[in-house]
Amino acid sequence: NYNVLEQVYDVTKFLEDHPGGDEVLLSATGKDATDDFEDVGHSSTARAMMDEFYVGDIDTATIPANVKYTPPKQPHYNQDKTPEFIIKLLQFLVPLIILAVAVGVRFYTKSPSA
Ligand code: HEM
Repeated sequence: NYNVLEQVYDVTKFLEDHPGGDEVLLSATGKDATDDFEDVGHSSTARAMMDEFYVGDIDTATIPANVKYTPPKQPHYNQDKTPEFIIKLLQFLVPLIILAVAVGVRFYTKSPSA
């Protein structure tokens, strides 16, 4: 029962010696790096080197299943959105009204002599 997905490798001591560089190694840690490793087309020499860093197998039966996350129900604080909407509208309209009144007052009180 050969399953690459279950082998664990510790590449800590290999980071500096890896011909592909340490960055790619680090980017492949803590996860299933099978595809990353295979995509490069590593040589059989590279495959043989892996033995050196082999730690052991993970018993996949002990990996907890992914629990589906259900967000907690949010209480509806403001179910009636109307007041909020009116306030927003007024915040926009009131300055305009003040401006319009000011312009109007200025217009109608303008002294004809000027
Ligand atoms: C224990 C695991 C690994 C070993 C022993 C290993 C070993 C090697 C070796 C010996 C080479 C030289 C080329 C060859 O012989 O194929 C190489 C190249 C390379 N490796 Fe790895 N590698 C490992 C894991 C990874 C992983 C996980 C990645 C990607 C995330 C990676 C990316 C690369 C790249 C990109 C090259 C190409 C370098 C080039 O052609 O310029 N390696 N590796």
